[in-house]
Amino acid sequence: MDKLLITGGAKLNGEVRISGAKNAALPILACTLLTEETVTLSNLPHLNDITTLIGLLGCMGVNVTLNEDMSVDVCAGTITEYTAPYELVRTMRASILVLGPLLAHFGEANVSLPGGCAIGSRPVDLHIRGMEAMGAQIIVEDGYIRASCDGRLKGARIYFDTVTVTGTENLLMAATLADGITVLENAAKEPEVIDLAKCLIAMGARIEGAGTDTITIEGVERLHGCHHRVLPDRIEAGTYLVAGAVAGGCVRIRDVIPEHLDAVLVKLREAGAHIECGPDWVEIDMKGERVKAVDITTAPYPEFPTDMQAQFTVLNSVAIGTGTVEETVFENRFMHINELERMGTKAYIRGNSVTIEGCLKLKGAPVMATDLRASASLVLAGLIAEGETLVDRIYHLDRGYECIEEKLAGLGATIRRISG
Ligand SMILES: CC(=O)N[C@H]1[C@@H](OP(=O)(O)OP(=O)(O)OC[C@H]2O[C@@H](n3ccc(=O)[nH]c3=O)[C@H](O)[C@@H]2O)O[C@H](CO)[C@@H](O)[C@@H]1O
Ligand SMILES: C=C(OP(=O)(O)O)C(=O)O
Repeated sequence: MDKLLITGGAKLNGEVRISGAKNAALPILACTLLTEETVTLSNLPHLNDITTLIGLLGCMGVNVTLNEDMSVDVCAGTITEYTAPYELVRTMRASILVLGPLLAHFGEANVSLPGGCAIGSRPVDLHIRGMEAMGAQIIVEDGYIRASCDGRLKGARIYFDTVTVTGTENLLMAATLADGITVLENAAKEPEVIDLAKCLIAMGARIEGAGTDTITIEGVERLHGCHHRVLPDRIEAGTYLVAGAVAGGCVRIRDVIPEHLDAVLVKLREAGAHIECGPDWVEIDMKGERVKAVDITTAPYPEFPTDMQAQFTVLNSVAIGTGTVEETVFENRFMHINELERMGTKAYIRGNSVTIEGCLKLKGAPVMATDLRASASLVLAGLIAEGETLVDRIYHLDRGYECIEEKLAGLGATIRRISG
């Protein structure tokens, strides 16, 4: 298993390009199952999760070709299987995103139940209930969701009792080919949902309200090919901004959409960062000052993202003062705290809150990554700790951060991958 060895203390300076968003690229790859025609996707990030989803499409008989300009052509006209097997789903929960498109287009889908993961139980009951409301017959047996429908799915009014990002995306995709109108209420408003809707509209779908909590979809008989460029990754962007805040120096991230970072920028400014934004860049400079602790409550977009919570616990670890982070989206997303404590973080966990008393310095240590953003937080801690930090199990990190060691080294960090 690969590890990252980081020698802390280097100031970070310079510019880093932000990759395409994993959490938009995954549903957009899945939506190519809705047409026999070729969909061309650009700005896909080079990440293990993307390779897994392309592998899953390949297993089903879908034709995927990498073009010279690094865009990818996906053509589901050659599909032969409607199954997402356990071996792939267990490595990536987002495989559940093929359920809606397979069912809507081919009337059949067998998708392994994703099960829980390090950050919580993460059920998919709302995906299943929504498909049933659209007329699907669904049984769960042998660990698989076996779904079918006679003819087309039927438009329906679906209210989500909890805001769910992939649930919204799955039902949005299913509704594009349903008979009649579907209304999704209390829908997720994340930019990744809007990006998926943009791609679907380019394929001929009729969608209104993406980005608000009510999305209306008028089903059409068929969708066609298109070209779509995946939007920038706001979580990767936020992670590099926190790196700049805690390591000092001046970091500019480019190829981003600054508005998507609003909630994160508010907290970075509160922490004392000087931030400037351009049309597609954001620059952070602490001007030699130490960060100040901030209080944070995670919630669905446009509130503060749960996927940035772990990174801010590192910021609070070395801040002036005491800050509390409340996690309201997932029930078990503090696995990184125990590892950070091994590096000197002073943390008190009470239920879904963690209060951290800032200290001047963390100390390098061997630490273990438990999930994607937990891993990112350990890398950030390693960048500012005294001495060496060895981050183990970085396969989590490779799911979501393209070329992280090259990008950080480009900013001046001392970091290298140890293969093994
Ligand atoms: C691939 C992708 O886009 N992943 C993101 C997506 O995950 P994902 O879409 O899996 O997360 P959800 O938005 O569905 O989860 C939000 C909450 O709803 C609950 N829930 C969800 C579905 C359901 O059927 N029943 C149910 O109870 C979950 O347990 C959780 O407590 O949104 C999360 C919340 O912003 C992010 O952390 C993930 O990075
Ligand atoms: C939790 C995440 O991803 P996933 O939903 O794919 O597990 C994440 O991107 O932080």
